[in-house]
Amino acid sequence: MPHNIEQVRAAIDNIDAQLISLLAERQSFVTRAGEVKAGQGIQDAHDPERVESILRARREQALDAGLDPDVAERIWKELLAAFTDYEQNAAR
Ligand SMILES: C=C(O[C@@H]1C=C(C(=O)O)C=C[C@H]1O)C(=O)O
Repeated sequence: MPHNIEQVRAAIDNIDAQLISLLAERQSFVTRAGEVKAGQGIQDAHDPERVESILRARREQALDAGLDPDVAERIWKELLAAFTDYEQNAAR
């Protein structure tokens, strides 16, 4: 484990860089979801049932991984709201 704050922050910055790459990849699939929905004549990007199912699953996955499930739920609520808005604006 790192001993000083600079080392701790460098570790956090490194993890954030990995998260950014993964979120960029996730965004490309969100864009594709919007295209597929538009192709099926679905105008509304928001899918509340899918959102609820993701939130339940991420809480379980967080517990298994040692991540506080309340932290995970807050992050994913915001993430899903942001990506749903992104999908709505990008694909239509
Ligand atoms: C990507 C989708 O569209 C929206 C965005 C979601 C996401 O970012 O995971 C989930 C549900 C939808 O509100 C989808 O329906 O799968």
